[in-house]
Amino acid sequence: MNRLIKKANVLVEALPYIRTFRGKTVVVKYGGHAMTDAPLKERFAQDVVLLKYVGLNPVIVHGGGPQIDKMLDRLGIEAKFRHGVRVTDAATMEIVEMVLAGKINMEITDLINRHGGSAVGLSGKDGGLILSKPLTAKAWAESLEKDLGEADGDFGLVGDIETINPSLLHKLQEDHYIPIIAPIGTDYEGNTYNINADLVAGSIAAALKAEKLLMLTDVKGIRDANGRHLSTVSRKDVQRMVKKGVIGEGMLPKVHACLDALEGGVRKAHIIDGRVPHAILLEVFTDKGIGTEIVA
Ligand SMILES: Nc1ncnc2c1ncn2[C@@H]1O[C@H](COP(=O)(O)OP(=O)(O)O)[C@@H](O)[C@H]1O
Ligand SMILES: CC(=O)N[C@@H](CCC(=O)OP(=O)(O)O)C(=O)O
Repeated sequence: MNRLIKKANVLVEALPYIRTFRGKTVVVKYGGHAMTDAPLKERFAQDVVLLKYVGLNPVIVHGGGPQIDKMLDRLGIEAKFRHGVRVTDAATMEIVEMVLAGKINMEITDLINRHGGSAVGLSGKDGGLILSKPLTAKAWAESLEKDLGEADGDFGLVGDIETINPSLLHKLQEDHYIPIIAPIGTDYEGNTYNINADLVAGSIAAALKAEKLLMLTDVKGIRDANGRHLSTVSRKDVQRMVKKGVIGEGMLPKVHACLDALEGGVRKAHIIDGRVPHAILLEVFTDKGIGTEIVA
């Protein structure tokens, strides 16, 4: 009996959050490192479907960096990175699009549908969702607020986001679909671009004026210089930690995408551990939440 009462209490704890967030948009960035084992993927899908069933509007933006690396390796193409960005030539772009839009996007769409949701897979090409231009080293340094030294060449077919046209997403949401977005962009000349998925998630969240942006990754959140977990981090903290080299690598675009999203009108941004089962539900529907909240 006690166990049953506990179960009821868990549901009741979620009630105020369900009431507050009904009809609101939650953008979830599902990182390549968080898509690890099959049971975790199932739990991710359950969480997304549950959000939808209780009246929220989840929108998923996925990554797939490790999966692209694996495919490049299989095909004997060397993966090259500069300042955390995949240098993308035409051959690499073909593989990036195949893996992100052709494979991962369809897997996530199928997974969510099998759990009772109505997911629709898209890339930034659909409905002119992501208009892009080439990312320059200067623009990348600016968006990370970091001195990257000499602007040593460009990144090839890596995209910077020019505009997000969210009209297709609004239509899908009106019809109760869950959009699943691959971080691929296009320009008016028909070029295809590879875009960092964190940046896409931040810009989509801002364009939708989302209630929340959740970045699922493979760490508990942000660590300080002593390896301690931080539950809240401000722009000033970020600037200080980036300068000291405490925040680096893949965490850099994540925190900046969160800060830009907050500036763009998103209410809350969190970096959470996608390795924790039901990380999304724990963040959205509990008093304590998990991970690191980024505040403007
Ligand atoms: N201060 C920090 N706190 C936590 N993680 C950090 C920090 N600085 C760098 N990182 C690194 O950032 C990584 C997350 O980025 P990334 O691997 O690109 O994730 P994803 O594939 O989910 O986008 C972590 O695994 C960690 O190694
Ligand atoms: C330009 C650039 O670096 N694009 C990324 C896109 C995928 C991504 O961002 O995946 P994660 O979120 O799993 O890291 C890449 O090619 O790996």
